[in-house]
Amino acid sequence: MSLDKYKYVVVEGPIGVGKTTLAQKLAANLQAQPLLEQPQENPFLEKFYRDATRYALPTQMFFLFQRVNQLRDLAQTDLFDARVVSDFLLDKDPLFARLTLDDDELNLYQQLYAQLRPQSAVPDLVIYLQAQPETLIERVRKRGLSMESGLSEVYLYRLCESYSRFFYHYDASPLLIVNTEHLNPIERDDDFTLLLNHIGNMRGKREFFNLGE
Ligand SMILES: Nc1ncnc2c1ncn2[C@@H]1O[C@H](COP(=O)(O)OP(=O)(O)OP(=O)(O)O)[C@@H](O)[C@H]1O
Repeated sequence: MSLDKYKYVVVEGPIGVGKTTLAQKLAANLQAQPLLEQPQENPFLEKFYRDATRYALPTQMFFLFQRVNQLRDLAQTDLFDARVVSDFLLDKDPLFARLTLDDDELNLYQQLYAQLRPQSAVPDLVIYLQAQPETLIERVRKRGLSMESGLSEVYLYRLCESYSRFFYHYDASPLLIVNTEHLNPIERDDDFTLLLNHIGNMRGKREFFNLGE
């Protein structure tokens, strides 16, 4: 089993599913450079969770500029020499915009997105983490960030649905869909090893990894 061919790996999934913590652990294990979202730098996010209608547009704009800049940095990285593990795909940006913006705002956003979207590397592997909305709510509470205290359950439900739809059609990269309900690769090393083994043995373009109860 060799993970050498995976130079650019992305971990994706809805809010709180465990992207960042898994991306950090994978990066450490693969001696890769982590490329992580910086939601704490978005000054509109906390306000958005309290008043979505008013703050959706600046929240989306900030994230779009931030992610585009991060991917420009990635474009400078020589993936022959370095490896990168990231916790976002740029495609997630319009996925959120469609959920949070009204029609006129979305139109404006889409024009900007089309202009700004960089030509960036295609991941060698995308790991899509799934969990029930109830589980996400629990994990977000466990993380206990005060800025997320206004995050609504309805929003998390809608987000999970959007992610499922998005990845149902996704075929740009090999995709590993991981059910994290009973898998905790962060706290359980055996689970992490099972996940690494599965990645190393992947042959198809779309595979599922699911641990029973
Ligand atoms: N498989 C798991 N089982 C149980 N708890 C988990 C699992 N994965 C992550 N957690 C815990 O859930 C919380 C959220 O994880 P994390 O911050 O990595 O989520 P995230 O997907 O990056 O969220 P965001 O989209 O907001 O950045 C953390 O407290 C983390 O330790």
